[in-house]
Amino acid sequence: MKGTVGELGEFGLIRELTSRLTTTPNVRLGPGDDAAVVAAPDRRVVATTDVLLEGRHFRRDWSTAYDVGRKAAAQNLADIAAMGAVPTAVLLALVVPAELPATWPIELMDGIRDECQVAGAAVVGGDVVRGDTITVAITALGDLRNREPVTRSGARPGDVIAVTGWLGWSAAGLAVLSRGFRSPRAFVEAHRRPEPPYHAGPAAAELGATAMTDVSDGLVADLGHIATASGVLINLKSADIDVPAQMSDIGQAVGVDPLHWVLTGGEDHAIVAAFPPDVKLPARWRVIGEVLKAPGTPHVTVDGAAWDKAGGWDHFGDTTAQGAGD
Ligand SMILES: Nc1ncnc2c1ncn2[C@@H]1O[C@H](COP(=O)(O)OP(=O)(O)O)[C@@H](O)[C@H]1O
Ligand SMILES: Cc1ncc(C[n+]2csc(CCOP(=O)(O)OP(=O)(O)O)c2C)c(N)n1
Ligand SMILES: [Mg+2]
Ligand SMILES: [Mg+2]
Ligand SMILES: [Mg+2]
Repeated sequence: MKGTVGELGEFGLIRELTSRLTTTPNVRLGPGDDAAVVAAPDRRVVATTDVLLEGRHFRRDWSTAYDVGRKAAAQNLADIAAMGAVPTAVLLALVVPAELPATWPIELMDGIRDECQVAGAAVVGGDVVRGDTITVAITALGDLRNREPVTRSGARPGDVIAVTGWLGWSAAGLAVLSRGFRSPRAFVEAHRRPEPPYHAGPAAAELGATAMTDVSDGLVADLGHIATASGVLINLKSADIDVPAQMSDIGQAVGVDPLHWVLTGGEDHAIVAAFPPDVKLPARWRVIGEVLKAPGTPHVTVDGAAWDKAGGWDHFGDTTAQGAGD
């Protein structure tokens, strides 16, 4: 594909984007009409949206368009999984400058399509608009398959906190990229393309999870939302939280405590949940903490001590204190 988005034109671009899509049996009517029609076997629809902005969520010199597509889809599909639901469909609202090479949104679409396929969903529609800053806004829909949603508010004193997926890998990758390096590749790749454990969301619901979330901002920050919504204290035990040797090495090289990446790094989209104490968890879950009665304000402690630093990413906070870049 040669030329720019402007040369392709609005409907030329839409044709290129939609021609690359795949479908699933849940898609009763895909892109091309005023709206799509998606089956909702459960009769309830789980819905979420997240926006990615160039410069804030991704950089074109750090990530390919395909990577950005994978990540944008993953970020939304992980929210569906974190409710205990199975993703069914996504919609893509895209803002791009006319001067952008047409290959960029086309490869972005390929990435979104492929990540949707990993999670069992399909792209069913979207919008394209000309604008100065590349903006990728995705809406994802999901199906509960007759299970109750696992919210942030159901954690009870006595529950255990368990996690599955990666923690701190994306933050370590971001730290490396921010310093102008391109390796170690494992961390850089984790930053470019998170791998949320989608299947673990519905599986956790089946196992009786009382509260659940994905880790988009940071473990401490996101568990803080569960603590607040549930009115409990959550205590993390650092001895039970694995810091890979490779992460310790890179932490030493760039002067960052790697446990800080694991506790406050976002964008890996691990799934963390509270379970009743007698639960039998499959090996992929690691128990990393406990739910206690909140003595005062509900919050998160690490080894019994209040976490007084930033617990993760906050769009309006001090980004240098958020464990991601530094
Ligand atoms: N602009 C908004 N309008 C309505 N609801 C919002 C808005 N922004 C965030 N929310 C809601 O606030 C909650 C927390 O948002 P967020 O931290 O972005 O969640 P997540 O990290 O799971 O994407 C979500 O339920 C989200 O739908
Ligand atoms: C260029 C660049 N700078 C900084 C970051 C780090 N970063 C940006 S947003 C974010 C948190 C997750 O994104 P958010 O929009 O808060 O998603 P949500 O929590 O709503 O799922 C992080 C760690 C990045 N990915 N890219
Ligand atoms: Mg969000
Ligand atoms: Mg979330
Ligand atoms: Mg966030």
